[in-house]
Amino acid sequence: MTKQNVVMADSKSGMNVSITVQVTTPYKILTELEINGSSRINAWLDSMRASSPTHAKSTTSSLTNVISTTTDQRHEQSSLMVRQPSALKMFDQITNASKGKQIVMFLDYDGTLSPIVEDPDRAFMSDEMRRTVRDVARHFPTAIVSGRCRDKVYNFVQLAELYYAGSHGMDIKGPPQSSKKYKKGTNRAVLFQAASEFLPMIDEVYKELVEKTKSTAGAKVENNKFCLSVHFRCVDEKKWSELAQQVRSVLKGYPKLRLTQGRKVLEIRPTIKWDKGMALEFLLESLGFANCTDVFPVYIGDDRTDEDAFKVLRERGQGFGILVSKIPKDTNASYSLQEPSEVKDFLKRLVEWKRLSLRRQFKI
Ligand SMILES: O=P(O)(O)OC[C@H]1O[C@H](O[C@H]2O[C@H](CO)[C@@H](O)[C@H](O)[C@H]2O)[C@H](O)[C@@H](O)[C@@H]1O
Repeated sequence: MTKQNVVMADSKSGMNVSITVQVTTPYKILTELEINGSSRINAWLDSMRASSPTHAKSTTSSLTNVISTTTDQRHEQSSLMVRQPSALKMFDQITNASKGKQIVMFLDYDGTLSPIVEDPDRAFMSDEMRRTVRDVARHFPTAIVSGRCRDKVYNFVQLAELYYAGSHGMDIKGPPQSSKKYKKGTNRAVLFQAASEFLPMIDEVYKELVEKTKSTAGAKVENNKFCLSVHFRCVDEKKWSELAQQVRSVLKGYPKLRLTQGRKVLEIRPTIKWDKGMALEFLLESLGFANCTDVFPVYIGDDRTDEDAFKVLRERGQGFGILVSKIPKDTNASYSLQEPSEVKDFLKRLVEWKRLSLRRQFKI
């Protein structure tokens, strides 16, 4: 159990109240799975199941029974968690807190700007969402922070004016004229790759994983340049154990790689100390906001890897994180939105609010 402060709107007065709640931590302890050492395959399975919270209890084997019980308990625990207040309902409080500060917008891609779909290659964002993100970027420096390969996420978003941090932040590039509009200080174009020396290893492991998992129907290995994804969304649950064994057997030979988990995906990446949170800090610094008190970063994301960024914001005491989720989770985000359509609504309101305040400021 951990203690966590949450801000909630009091239903009667509409005022914010801050309360401390105890939350369970399955979400956190499962963020990183050991490949070598003492980890057991059922811990992997347990974690894989935790990323599919709606499945029914199975009775096929004692191992499965253990896993099901754990998952059911998690459900009960989840329902005891307090949901983060809706960022839409708390919109006025959020914008009031940002007054006099530069909002910098960080957006995760899958599950945040685009809905989760079975085929990762078809996770398109809507034209309306694209227009909305474009409007956001007209008013605030905006970055896409994704587990995907940077080029791939760029192809989905197709907005040249944004910053892109691909491969969980290990591959960062700014827009061609990044500096002119917002950047304080230097005029250098932003480009940073945190794990270049791992490229040959990642390519090698990609090939091995493709070969090893080809016998498991529905498994898909995605090369995200500095990291890899092994998708199990389309794998029969009875085959998850087999897939976990296959992945584990490949990774055993690569102690410099680690495994984390996202939404029905095992993610393999270098053991370097770099994540979406560090990418956020890097981008703030590149934009000239390193030691500023007048910056208000907002990070919107749906996945475990986004927690690193939420945590950074909490520790900086600047801005806040918004978790995209329909169910309560143990999170470092301060607010929530239920799904990408709510993300779009929130971003639209932000643009409207900014336009209105500019009109007021310049009396137009
Ligand atoms: O950091 P993100 O932008 O959220 O990327 C995380 C992973 O997203 C993608 O996988 C997820 O979305 C797929 C399409 O909706 C879905 O099929 C899959 O089950 C999800 O895990 C992407 O394909 C991965 O490479 C990213 O690591």
